[in-house]
Amino acid sequence: MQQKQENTGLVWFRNNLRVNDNVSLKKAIENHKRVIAVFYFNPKHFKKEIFGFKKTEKFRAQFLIETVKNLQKNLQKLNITLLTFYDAPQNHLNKICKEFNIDTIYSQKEWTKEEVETNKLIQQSFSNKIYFIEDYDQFLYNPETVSNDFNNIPNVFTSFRKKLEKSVKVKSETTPTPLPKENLIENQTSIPHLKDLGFHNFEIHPKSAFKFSGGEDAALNRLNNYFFETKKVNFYKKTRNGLVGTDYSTKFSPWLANGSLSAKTIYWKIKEFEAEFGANQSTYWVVFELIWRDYFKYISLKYDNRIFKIGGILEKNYTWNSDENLIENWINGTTKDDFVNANMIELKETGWMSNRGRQNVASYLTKELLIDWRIGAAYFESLLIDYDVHSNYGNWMYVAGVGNDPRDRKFNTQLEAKRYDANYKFRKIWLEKTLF
Ligand SMILES: Cc1cc2nc3c(=O)[nH]c(=O)nc-3n(C[C@H](O)[C@H](O)[C@H](O)COP(=O)(O)OP(=O)(O)OC[C@H]3O[C@@H](n4cnc5c(N)ncnc54)[C@H](O)[C@@H]3O)c2cc1C
Repeated sequence: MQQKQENTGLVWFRNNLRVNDNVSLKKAIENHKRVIAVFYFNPKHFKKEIFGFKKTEKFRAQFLIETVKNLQKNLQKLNITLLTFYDAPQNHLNKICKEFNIDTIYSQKEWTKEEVETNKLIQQSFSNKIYFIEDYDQFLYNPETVSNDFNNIPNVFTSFRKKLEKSVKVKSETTPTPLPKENLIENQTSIPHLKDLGFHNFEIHPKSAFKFSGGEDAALNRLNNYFFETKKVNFYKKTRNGLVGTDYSTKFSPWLANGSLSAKTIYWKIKEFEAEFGANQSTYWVVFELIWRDYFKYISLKYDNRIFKIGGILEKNYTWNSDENLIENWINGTTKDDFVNANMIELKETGWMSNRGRQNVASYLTKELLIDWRIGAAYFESLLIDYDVHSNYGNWMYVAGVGNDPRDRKFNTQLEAKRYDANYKFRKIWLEKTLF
């Protein structure tokens, strides 16, 4: 076993808010006698952005607070203190490093624009030498085993998936070892309340399809429930296009998005389930969807900031409009299309929308109303409880015809409504006020 360093190691938690299968945490524990953890509620994440929406609305803010509380509790069990601040990391990390004699910071590797800018500012804020150990830890298939050159990532999903499935193995999970009790330090920081972040307290909508709490414990409960307690996973492929209730799909995305659940943990749970109860198309299809999630991360690695540009990765020069009335009607669920309206009201009331709903409302905005797709993406970014930069911008580009859809389809929302909501069950939930 290697000699542990005398200097304290710092784990800076970003979108990897879990203790299990967390490479940064594992490395810090292995390399240092003492470890401290820190999380920043960055004020910038709760401010309005260029299209006028707050970057994070109340649904994700509440979920994040719950997640960080749970992370603090789970770290405490490992005798690691989690300090939390309402501040930008670039204003503060250097103070912590001085105070606790830290020369190494461990974090998840992020590559999108804002995160890279933050990294630069952090590096500039240090006058002394600091080591940054960053690891990709948000993937099912780790980039180090997939490609040396992201330019070679195929632009068609099927080619990507087939190659991965044939040649790459999913790594095993890591588990952290507790440190001695003496590692704990006095913690005078506190986790902000919703009102500190600029929101009022609220109750989860009684008809929400996502009624779960934030945090790793809740994520693992859901995993266990969906697989072993109810065995709903056996029917996933048949139910995944559903619109009503908690169980038509896994609902793993909010935990995956902030990293309180790892894609590898889901994968290995599926393997465990298959070993006990047998594999079928549905158990495979959850992995298939997780590969989509990876795919959009690889596309963002390949194209970098182009995923945020109006022309998308295809650099298409379409004429988009930004008519405020049309946008307001879309947001408020007052368009001419009742299926779009029901989905948009669901999003506004709950922070959740099904995948089928997302595809339809995005297609309607971009291909029927011809509105600049980035406005839709920014609104989703604000409202979605499961917002993930790569999945959101990747899917929006795909639907808007500036991304990876080789067929550039337009959804016929009324046909979709007939197919997926023939008995109006879904529309009745969200359009009650206008139907009766
Ligand atoms: C316009 C648009 C915007 C989207 N924005 C986001 C977003 O911000 N965050 C997000 O996590 N997903 C996004 N998605 C993808 C998808 O809608 C959600 O991942 C899915 O609805 C989450 O529900 P679930 O966890 O029950 O998914 P399940 O159907 O149970 O799938 C299991 C997991 O596979 C992954 N997955 C499934 N479908 C997709 C997909 N199309 N793209 C990428 N990963 C997928 C997710 O991680 C999901 O949790 C978006 C889709 C569209 C069309």
